[in-house]
Amino acid sequence: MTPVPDPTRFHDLYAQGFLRVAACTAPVVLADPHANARAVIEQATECAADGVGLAVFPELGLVGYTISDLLLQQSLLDTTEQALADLAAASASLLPVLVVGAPLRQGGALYNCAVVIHRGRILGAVPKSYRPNYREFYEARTSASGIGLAGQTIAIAGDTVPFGTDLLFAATDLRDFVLHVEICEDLWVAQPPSGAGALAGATVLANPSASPITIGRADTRTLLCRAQSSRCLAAYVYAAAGEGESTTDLAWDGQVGIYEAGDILAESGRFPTGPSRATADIDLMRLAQERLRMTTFIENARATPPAAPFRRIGFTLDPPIADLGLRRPLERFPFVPSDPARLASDCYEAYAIQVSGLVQRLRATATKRVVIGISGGLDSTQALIVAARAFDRLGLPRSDILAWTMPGFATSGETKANAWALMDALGVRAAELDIRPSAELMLRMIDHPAGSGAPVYDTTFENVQAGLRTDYLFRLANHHQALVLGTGDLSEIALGWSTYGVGDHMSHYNVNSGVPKTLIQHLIRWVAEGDLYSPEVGDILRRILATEISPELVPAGADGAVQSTEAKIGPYALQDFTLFHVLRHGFGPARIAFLAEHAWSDPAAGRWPQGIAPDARRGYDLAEIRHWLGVFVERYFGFSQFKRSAMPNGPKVSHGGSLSPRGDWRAPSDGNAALWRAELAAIPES
Ligand SMILES: Nc1ncnc2c1ncn2[C@@H]1O[C@H](COP(=O)(O)OP(=O)(O)OC[C@H]2O[C@@H]([n+]3cccc(C(=O)O)c3)[C@H](O)[C@@H]2O)[C@@H](O)[C@H]1O
Ligand SMILES: Nc1ncnc2c1ncn2[C@@H]1O[C@H](COP(=O)(O)OP(=O)(O)OP(=O)(O)O)[C@@H](O)[C@H]1O
Ligand SMILES: NC(=O)CC[C@H](N)C(=O)O
Repeated sequence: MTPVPDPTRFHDLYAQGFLRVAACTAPVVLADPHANARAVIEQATECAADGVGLAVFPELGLVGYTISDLLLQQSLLDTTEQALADLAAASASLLPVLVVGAPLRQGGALYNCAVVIHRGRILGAVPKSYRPNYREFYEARTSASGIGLAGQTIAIAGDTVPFGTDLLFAATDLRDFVLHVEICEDLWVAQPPSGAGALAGATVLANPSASPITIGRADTRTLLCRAQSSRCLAAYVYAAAGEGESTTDLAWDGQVGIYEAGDILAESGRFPTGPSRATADIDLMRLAQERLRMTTFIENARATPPAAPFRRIGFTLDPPIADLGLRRPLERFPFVPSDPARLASDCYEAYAIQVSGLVQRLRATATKRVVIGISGGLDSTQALIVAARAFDRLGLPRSDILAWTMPGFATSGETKANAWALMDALGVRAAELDIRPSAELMLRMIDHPAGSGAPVYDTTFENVQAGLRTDYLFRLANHHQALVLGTGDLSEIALGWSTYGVGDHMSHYNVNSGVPKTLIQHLIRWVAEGDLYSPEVGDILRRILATEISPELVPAGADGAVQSTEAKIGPYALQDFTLFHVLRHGFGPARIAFLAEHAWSDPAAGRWPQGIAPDARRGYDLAEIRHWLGVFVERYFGFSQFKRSAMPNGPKVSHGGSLSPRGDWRAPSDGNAALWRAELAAIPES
């Protein structure tokens, strides 16, 4: 099944390129394969009802990891095979691919294996490569290593199935679901077998484990799973043994977890009583996209060919066609973490990146002054507090930050007062330059009706003001040997919401170009709350945060309503959501609408970032999401690239990406939006 924007399957996570997986653990009955197989069937049945496509169980889970020499008992080994046959038969009507641990004989040796079973078939058995035989472990006494075993088969209860460390299990009907299996210690070595599996195309790495618990070991496991999923650009599904394992000398905590490209998707509670599992939806499309982008992944695959080519075992998953929801962490604001500690750390880094970008440019050019237009809005405020810190760091007086507030036809008393208060409180050199006379002259000279007082407030009327401000700033920069500091943020650059060339699009250096609008308010709040300047500056910053975002280019209407940016180009909350997923993941409109609906439709669900007032916590339904996605598609793909192709320098800030044509995003200035428009049209209304 290829994720396509099929309107009838829009709400179906499998059609959208996700795979629901479960990492399971259950009390084991030592040396009783039938009892343990029954416990697996019980969980597998629940998993199937939950839409799970892959369920991973612990190492040697059919017999218990801690049975030591009992592993070599003939009765145990024969019964294990029967239990596997029973398990395979019981799986016939179940959705998930099952990965279970069992000891198996082949070619005169015993192997600690992961057996992969699906819909009545044993698809294959993978032996453990690295058997720990140090400290508390004695595996070499009972089992042989699977290292180098390739191209072989194994007999299980009369059935002959592929056997070796050269196996990948690939769904024929779910794009990019390719499974590799390794066993516990295999993850602890410098080059885990799953590395080769991933380079050969596996996107999902399973690890049935039996890892005795000692203080701190759980953290090590999480570290290893996250790191392996990160360097393999894969999902890692880890399930450790728990209750029932022998406590003769050790204890067991049943840790299970699901990781994806370094992220923790789900972890269950440790030391559970009874069966327990973690379930999460793996984003196969994201993993495939990450690999496409990170071209060193495939280079690494070529540089390190596997000892033997991997065999691909095909199977048909036949996932349900249904709305199963979406079970994975999903930020409403991909640029603004909902975890307060993470947000604080992101703000620290973003601010430090902006400051260091400007410090280097001033140092390299031996420039001792900047000029900047201060509107009292968010962007110029942020640029000014970045400049102030950069000047402090360079030991330059803040009085050499030359700030102008430049009222135009729609400047409100409130924003102008905020602009003045901020400039004064920061101790920069503040001045006012009324652009209206020049603007009136220009409008008259170009025969614009507004030049003779007619209320024609079109784009030209707006751009005359934005253009004149920029013109003044550049000439002031010449006059004072200064740099013009840009203020336009990443979201405006994405949407082309600036006046080209002779306008706020241009500057000598733009400290905000890597910062999305949804993050800027948090950066300003972080500076205010952290008292990075004086309490007075903090109060002014809070006042600025409370003002509606408006370009203030068109006079307020008769009802006093100010020109609202978001009413025109869409809520920045949604546009930044789309921007992140387009830029970082290359997702199309159908995928983004699916994610946005899960992130945004219910304001009561999930966490909000700190600092967003309860009455501002609104939701968006699919129809609204579709509408604003349409605006994004037209402006981003269809219109604004010519502005980005000529944008000034400025530092990349977010891992989401930058839009510099020299940095992160290159695209033709004469492209079109047809492809995305067509996909958008296939998104259902609800
Ligand atoms: N692909 C392409 N290659 C080369 N040139 C291209 C082009 N597509 C259009 N153009 C030309 O570009 C011009 C249109 O671009 P441009 O002059 O920028 O004007 P435009 O993008 O039409 O308008 C600027 C908008 O940004 C808003 N704005 C301005 C300033 C600040 C803020 C803010 O809130 O921060 C918002 C303003 O309210 C206005 O609605 C046209 O003359 C068109 O012919
Ligand atoms: N009244 C003004 N006085 C001085 N500069 C201004 C004024 N209005 C706009 N500017 C300059 O033009 C930039 C773009 O202005 P605009 O208000 O249209 O959009 P913005 O991106 O929302 O910026 P801000 O949040 O700083 O207002 C501002 O950041 C500022 O540098
Ligand atoms: N069963 C195993 O392979 C366990 C080994 C692993 N090093 C651990 O401590 O968890």
